[in-house]
Amino acid sequence: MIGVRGLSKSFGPKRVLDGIDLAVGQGESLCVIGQSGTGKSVLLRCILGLEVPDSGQILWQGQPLDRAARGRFLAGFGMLFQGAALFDSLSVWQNVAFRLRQRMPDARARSIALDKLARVGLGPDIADLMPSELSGGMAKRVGLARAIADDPQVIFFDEPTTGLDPIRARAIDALIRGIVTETGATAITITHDMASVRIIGDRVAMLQDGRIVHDGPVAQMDHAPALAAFLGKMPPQGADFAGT
Ligand SMILES: Nc1ncnc2c1ncn2[C@@H]1O[C@H](COP(=O)(O)OP(=O)(O)OP(=O)(O)O)[C@@H](O)[C@H]1O
Repeated sequence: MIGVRGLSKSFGPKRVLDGIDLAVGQGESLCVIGQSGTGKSVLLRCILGLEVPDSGQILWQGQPLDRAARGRFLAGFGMLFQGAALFDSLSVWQNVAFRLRQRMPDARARSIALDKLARVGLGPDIADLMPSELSGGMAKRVGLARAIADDPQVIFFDEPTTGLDPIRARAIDALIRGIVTETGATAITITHDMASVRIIGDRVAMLQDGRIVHDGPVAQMDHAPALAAFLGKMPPQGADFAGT
């Protein structure tokens, strides 16, 4: 289980997170949605320890994530960054094997990287290409292979379909769902893409004005009033369509 309890974070006078409670069970896939600027990335950064919350706790395996446990937690998570965020100076296989190479010989790390590339639908022919030689969809797949290279227990997906056309986006969603199901990993996905939520998520939580205003099963989200704007049933709060 991973979660947060009473998490608050302000930047100057702006309270971005205002007492967030959220928990994701082992093997569960949670999608977090919310309008731009509502604090989804800040929430993720707090969980990863990249941002220090003003108050509240990160929970892992039922316990507050203290300094001693954070090392074990960080060793056991995978992350697909928005825009893939590959290392430009490393080849495809070296990107995928980035963590593995710190603790095993290159030949073994490369072999695992090729397996993970195959899992995301990429052949060995691209293993020695550089990131600049990849299309956006291929780069995203390489990022996904890197996220799963170490068989993580928890995987974070930050806007996994941003920048992809709908066909490639749905292919990435299906890959993520398949990987999460077959590995039993716990998944937290940040997205604006409700089509992704339907494929990837078991549960969807919505962040608004610093709080979780909805948290429920994806199977029931079509009937959730708080999600109406995201489902295209009404204009988003605060939207000004006149002349835009
Ligand atoms: N380091 C920082 N210093 C000051 N303000 C920040 C900082 N990081 C985030 N913010 C502010 O916190 C708010 C939430 O930002 P965040 O990036 O989490 O939004 P988001 O929901 O992820 O948006 P998007 O969907 O556009 O990525 C924004 O108003 C942002 O300007």
